[in-house]
Amino acid sequence: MSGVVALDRQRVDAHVEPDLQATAIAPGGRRPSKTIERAAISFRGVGKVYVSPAGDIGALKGVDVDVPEGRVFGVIGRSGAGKSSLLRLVNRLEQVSSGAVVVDGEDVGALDDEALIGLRRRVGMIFQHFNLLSTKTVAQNVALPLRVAGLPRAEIEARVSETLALVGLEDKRDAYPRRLSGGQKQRVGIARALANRPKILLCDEATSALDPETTQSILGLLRDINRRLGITIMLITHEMSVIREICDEVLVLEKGEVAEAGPVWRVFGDPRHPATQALLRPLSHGLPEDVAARIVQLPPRHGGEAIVEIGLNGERETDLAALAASVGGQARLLSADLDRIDGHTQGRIIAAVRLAPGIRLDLPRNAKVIGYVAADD
Ligand SMILES: Nc1ncnc2c1ncn2[C@@H]1O[C@H](COP(=O)(O)OP(=O)(O)OP(=O)(O)O)[C@@H](O)[C@H]1O
Repeated sequence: MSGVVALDRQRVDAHVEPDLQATAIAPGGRRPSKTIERAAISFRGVGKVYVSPAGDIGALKGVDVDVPEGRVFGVIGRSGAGKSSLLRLVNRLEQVSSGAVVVDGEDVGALDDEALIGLRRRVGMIFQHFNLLSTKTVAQNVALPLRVAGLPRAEIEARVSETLALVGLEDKRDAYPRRLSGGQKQRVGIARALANRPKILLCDEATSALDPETTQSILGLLRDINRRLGITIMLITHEMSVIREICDEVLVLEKGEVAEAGPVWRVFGDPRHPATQALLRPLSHGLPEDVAARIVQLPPRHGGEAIVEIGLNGERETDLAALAASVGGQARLLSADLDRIDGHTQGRIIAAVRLAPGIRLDLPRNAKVIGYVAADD
């Protein structure tokens, strides 16, 4: 295992710019956001129209976005938003209808057949349903792209062993896919995608068919591969939790267009587009049930509490003492729904603030009253 890591790190270092090397891997895992970045993939004014007997379908419209080298870049959106279409343009499983997709400086649409084969070796892909050959063993599945590439037998053998060690499946090399769990099948898929030592890994809903625990382990493996080998990962998902778990950057697609894009901590902390807000809603715990059952919109006549929501969007730290002072010190914390992403805290805190005659709430900018609860009736 250490062999493949050392080997591939050398290869990676060869194409990483010197000033990136010092900052490429942050101790906490995610990349620091202030580095000079090169785009591994650029979508430039990309449009995709499917021509079908029922009429033309505009799947992507004017998509302009860069996938920075060495990052984990997530694409999220509702069903039919155009995620798969966008991903499949990168290795030309689909052709652009307008605009251009540039991978590592090359216009993918302009490649001849030979150059396209070369591109596909540099861009690995894994799939929701693994796409393994059931009549081949694990080792034979992983060896397949290497045999197609015409590598010598000894080299194939070495690379199969290396990649199986990397994904933790050395002991399954002679097993057939039907004997493997979903998570193990996806590990084989990852090993096969890495066998050609790609610079980019595309992940098409890689964890959608897996249970939550296996999803965690596959996401952990992908993050590890990104960190240790420096491979750029572009993944599509319809689950914000996947984005939160491993992505550095996120693109939200809505009806084929860019709704918003940026570092995960910023988009999660301050979602501006209704599509992003809707996708994030399941992650928010909402009001505690006992409060939700009693909340009203007008201040109760006989005293009670204001329910205050304090939003943390990662841009500044919240001074708890100042917050308490701004509400007259009579605050109780009710719930918190916070995440620490990329060194930024985002989410919200719900507090109950005692209403007292003559005391005016002087809330900070990131706090608002969302309702009131009467004193015990
Ligand atoms: N081969 C095709 N022929 C015709 N229409 C297609 C084809 N592939 C995708 N589409 C249409 O393009 C639009 C975008 O589809 P796409 O699969 O890219 O979206 P998606 O966000 O990946 O959706 P999902 O999450 O459901 O997989 C949809 O309206 C879809 O029906």
